[in-house]
Amino acid sequence: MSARPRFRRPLAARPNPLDNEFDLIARYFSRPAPSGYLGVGDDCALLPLAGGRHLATSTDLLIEGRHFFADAQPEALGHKALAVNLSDLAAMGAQPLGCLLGLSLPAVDADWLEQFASGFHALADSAGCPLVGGDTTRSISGIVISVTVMGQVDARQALRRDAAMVDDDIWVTGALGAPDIALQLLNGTLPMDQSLLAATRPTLDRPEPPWQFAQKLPGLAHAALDISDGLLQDLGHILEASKCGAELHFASMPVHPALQALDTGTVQQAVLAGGDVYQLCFTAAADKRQAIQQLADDAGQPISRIGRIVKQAGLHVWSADGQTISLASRGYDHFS
Ligand SMILES: Nc1ncnc2c1ncn2[C@@H]1O[C@H](COP(=O)(O)OP(=O)(O)O)[C@@H](O)[C@H]1O
Ligand SMILES: Cc1ncc(C[n+]2csc(CCOP(=O)(O)OP(=O)(O)O)c2C)c(N)n1
Ligand SMILES: [Mg+2]
Repeated sequence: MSARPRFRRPLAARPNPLDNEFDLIARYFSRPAPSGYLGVGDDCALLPLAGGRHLATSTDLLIEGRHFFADAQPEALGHKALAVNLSDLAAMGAQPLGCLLGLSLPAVDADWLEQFASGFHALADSAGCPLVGGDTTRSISGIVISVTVMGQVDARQALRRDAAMVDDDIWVTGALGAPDIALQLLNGTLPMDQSLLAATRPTLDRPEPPWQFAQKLPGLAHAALDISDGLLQDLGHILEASKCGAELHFASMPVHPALQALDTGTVQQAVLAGGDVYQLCFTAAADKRQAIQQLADDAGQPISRIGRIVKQAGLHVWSADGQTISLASRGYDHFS
């Protein structure tokens, strides 16, 4: 007979059930930050330094079986481990300074390590984000990768989630939907189509966040975040933090060209709620439209204006024929 737990909180005194990842973080890990800091709740925390600058820092885990398949190509995985973190610096408009790598491996495989390190360092070199430390351990099973990035930003111009203003334009960089379709082909939710997989898989395996373009946005844009879980869920964080709503137009969305032959429902779900995108969603005043488009053209960075911030809370998505689009899910959540 198993022993009864010695301490059990009476039912009535238990807090509400934790429905999702964000409730968990809010309840246990979100504390008022010291004066001058930006704490839990944005893409990066901001820590004040002397001279008015701020250190921007963020950390993201990649877990085998959860964030990548066991047979993931190690060079691409090294790239992705840093890319998803550079994406958080980009989402604040911060300039990369350096990074730390925590790595837990079940065994030593020199070929794997060689390729992983080469993918990691290649991106670190091009982004000016050198690896300056970390930790290495043996795992019981599976690979765990934890990367922490540090950057700098002028805190008055940082692209915070709470900085969206009513009547701002809503923009996204790059194209949407392809990583989710690749994932669905690989996990069998969509029937295998090798040419569709070949066209979409690079976006899942080797995300290319717009870290260069993003550093030019402070001063022009207001709020930003990176799309990791899904556009609607992630934009929801801006709306909650900025206490406003949004109207989006599906016809203006940059649907990845490989998705053309798929049915409308599948495309809408992948574009609006598909994760692993690592592109930016940002808001900016309408009078900055031309300057932002010029900046993007100069940088060769595709951007699309997909909607508008409104006063009324809520997120409304219009289809091309004026119907409301509603979806089964708004994005990825580790615990719901
Ligand atoms: N265990 C934790 N302790 C403290 N803060 C956390 C923890 N997990 C997540 N956060 C913070 O909660 C916020 C939301 O997390 P997340 O959605 O993972 O952000 P992101 O998509 O930018 O990685 C971020 O500010 C992040 O730093
Ligand atoms: C094997 C595998 N299964 C599922 C996914 C899809 N997936 C896993 S986590 C995730 C959301 C993003 O990860 P998270 O840890 O929430 O990143 P963050 O929002 O913290 O940046 C997605 C879309 C994947 N990329 N690979
Ligand atoms: Mg995270």
